[in-house]
Amino acid sequence: MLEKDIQEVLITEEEIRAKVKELGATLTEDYKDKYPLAIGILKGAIPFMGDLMKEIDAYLEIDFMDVSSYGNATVSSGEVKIVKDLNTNVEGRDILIIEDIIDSGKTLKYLVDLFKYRQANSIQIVTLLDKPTGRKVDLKADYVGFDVPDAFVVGYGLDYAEKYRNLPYIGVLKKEIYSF
Ligand SMILES: O=P(O)(O)OC[C@H]1O[C@H](OP(=O)(O)OP(=O)(O)O)[C@H](O)[C@@H]1O
Ligand code: HPA
Ligand SMILES: [Mg+2]
Repeated sequence: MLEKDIQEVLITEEEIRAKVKELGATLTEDYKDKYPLAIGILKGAIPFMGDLMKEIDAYLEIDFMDVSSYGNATVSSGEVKIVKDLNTNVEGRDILIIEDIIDSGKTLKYLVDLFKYRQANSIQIVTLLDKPTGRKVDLKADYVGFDVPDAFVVGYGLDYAEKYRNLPYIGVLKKEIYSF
């Protein structure tokens, strides 16, 4: 049903599964002597975080922050709004931010600055997708699953107007769905 709105599958379910295992193994090694706080950025990071955390064999805590800057648009409003803050004090903690995509970089720049201000000990970013052509601010992830081209992508947590998050793969939406 949802498939009829997809122009092209960019990353299959199997490719995502393999990449999540690979990232999990790397993070297991890198965090084996730490007790990180993994912070999922709602809502897009939900499927990735759910799968990735099971692949990290280290002590960790999880928390969530809900920020939003896209609303129903395909370009960032540039204004990052905190919808839900953390329940955990980040002071002195080693933080691993888990994201679905970095596009303009504004969401993560805002969060990195916020966690620095709150005196986190270290801040690292793992993102499933990176769209380097979208970048408006200087921001780099420490761990990246896949680079994606300059197109609006949906699925595996990523939405357009709150839909398509439940697609099990990453696809490019047909232009006629969002340009009217
Ligand atoms: O690099 P940027 O241009 O800031 O874009 C990336 C952010 O945009 C999306 O979130 P959105 O604000 O759409 O909220 P959502 O996760 O609830 O969809 C996505 O999940 C990232 O958090
Ligand atoms: O390409 C995208 N798709 C969905 N959400 C997004 N948020 C930033 N970029 C994107
Ligand atoms: Mg969104």
